[in-house]
Amino acid sequence: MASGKLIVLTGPSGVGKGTLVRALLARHDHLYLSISTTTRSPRFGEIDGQDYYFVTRAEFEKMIQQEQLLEWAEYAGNYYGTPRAKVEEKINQGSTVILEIEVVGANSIKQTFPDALRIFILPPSVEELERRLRGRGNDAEAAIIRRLERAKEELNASQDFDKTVVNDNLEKALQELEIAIFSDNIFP
Ligand SMILES: Nc1nc2c(ncn2[C@@H]2O[C@H](COP(=O)(O)OP(=O)(O)O)[C@@H](O)[C@H]2O)c(=O)[nH]1
Ligand SMILES: Nc1ncnc2c1ncn2[C@@H]1O[C@H](COP(=O)(O)OP(=O)(O)O)[C@@H](O)[C@H]1O
Repeated sequence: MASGKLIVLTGPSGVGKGTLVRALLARHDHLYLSISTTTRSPRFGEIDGQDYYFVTRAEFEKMIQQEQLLEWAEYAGNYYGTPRAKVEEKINQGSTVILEIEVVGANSIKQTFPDALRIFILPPSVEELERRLRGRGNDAEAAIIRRLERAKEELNASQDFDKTVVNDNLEKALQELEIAIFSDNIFP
């Protein structure tokens, strides 16, 4: 069987990556979303093994040492990483695998998976990004400020990616993503 594709979606926190990914998965049930490992505490309603694998810093550092992570990064005081085995298994089975990860990790995928399609999601403006982060109501003020500071650096990296998509109108952004992901396939 032909090997599958790896799609990396990145962009600043609050830009709408999670919203876009959920919509893509709802429309295309053969897409596989990788579940990341993190040392962040679960938010209200988040489920271990479904939203993330929640681990301690010691457990995460052991995973790094044992090369169990395809990529990893530190973000706003916590570790986040992509478990390698499941992604490789799905790619070998011919699946299209999606990673929804921050910018440093997304950049490092270029070395480990040169064929990956790396897409950067941009906000219509920094002001709108801040409105979305605050409107989501998930994070404490200090966490929002850390995310916004990081966002300003991340936005400068957007030109290093294969494609950029502005998430202004959600439906339009979704269509652009679908074209990028499925352009060399029969549209499923
Ligand atoms: N490098 C890397 N980043 C990740 C991974 N999983 C999630 N992230 C990113 O870590 C950042 C923080 O995630 P999270 O705390 O869930 O906040 P949210 O994405 O803003 O809701 C986001 O930019 C995620 O895309 C991963 O496995 N690797
Ligand atoms: N195109 C859009 N227009 C307006 N609000 C949006 C749009 N896309 C996402 N949002 C909202 O922005 C907030 C952040 O989205 P989320 O998917 O959690 O971002 P991320 O996963 O990148 O951190 C959420 O409240 C979401 O409903």
